[in-house]
Amino acid sequence: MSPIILASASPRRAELLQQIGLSFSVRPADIDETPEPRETPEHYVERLAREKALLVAQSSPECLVLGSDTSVVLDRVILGKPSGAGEARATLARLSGATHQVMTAVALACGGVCHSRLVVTEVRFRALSANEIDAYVASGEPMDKAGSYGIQGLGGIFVNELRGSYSAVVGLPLQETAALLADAGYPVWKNWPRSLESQTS
Ligand SMILES: Cc1cn([C@H]2C[C@H](O)[C@@H](COP(=O)(O)OP(=O)(O)OP(=O)(O)O)O2)c(=O)[nH]c1=O
Repeated sequence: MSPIILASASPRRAELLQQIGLSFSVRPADIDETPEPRETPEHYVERLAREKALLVAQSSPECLVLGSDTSVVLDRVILGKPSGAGEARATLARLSGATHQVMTAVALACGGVCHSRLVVTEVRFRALSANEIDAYVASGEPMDKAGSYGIQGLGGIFVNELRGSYSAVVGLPLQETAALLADAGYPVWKNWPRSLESQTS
């Protein structure tokens, strides 16, 4: 079985992969994340996921390499990770009371071959007060997250409604990731532990 590498510095992605019982090592991919001129958010997110996976796969052609990218998109505008507290505050004010998309792509590369999936999830925020935006920014949680929030953390109290994939919002769509691995001959369930009861029955 080919070793699996997660080409990501995101602790959320590593936790999500552990959740589905996968053994893997971590090797973040440092790529240029500048959008191309007139690039759509969908194309941008999928391109970045593929570039991350392919970059790491180049130096480990015997491995299956997973790359991913998440962007928050409001009115077709990409709201990435904030550069500082001011941008985080401004982003949260824009998301307040509105519905945005979280676009996450996952890519699986082996040598120079790469397959990818894009998942778009609709998330609606209730109206946020200036005081709670200030308190949230002061907590530090927005700083390393697309759209300046984490649904899995304190930011969970802002979300009114979600239509799509919760795991994709956190950073890695689990169903699509498992499907890519299964297509590559690595069904994750084959490595799941068996409970003691099932071994005696
Ligand atoms: C919307 C949202 C994003 N995020 C995080 C997931 C990603 O880590 C981050 C999006 O930034 P990315 O650029 O996709 O990922 P990253 O820089 O953290 O890691 P790498 O490029 O090495 O894979 O935002 C959450 O944790 N919760 C959320 O609710």
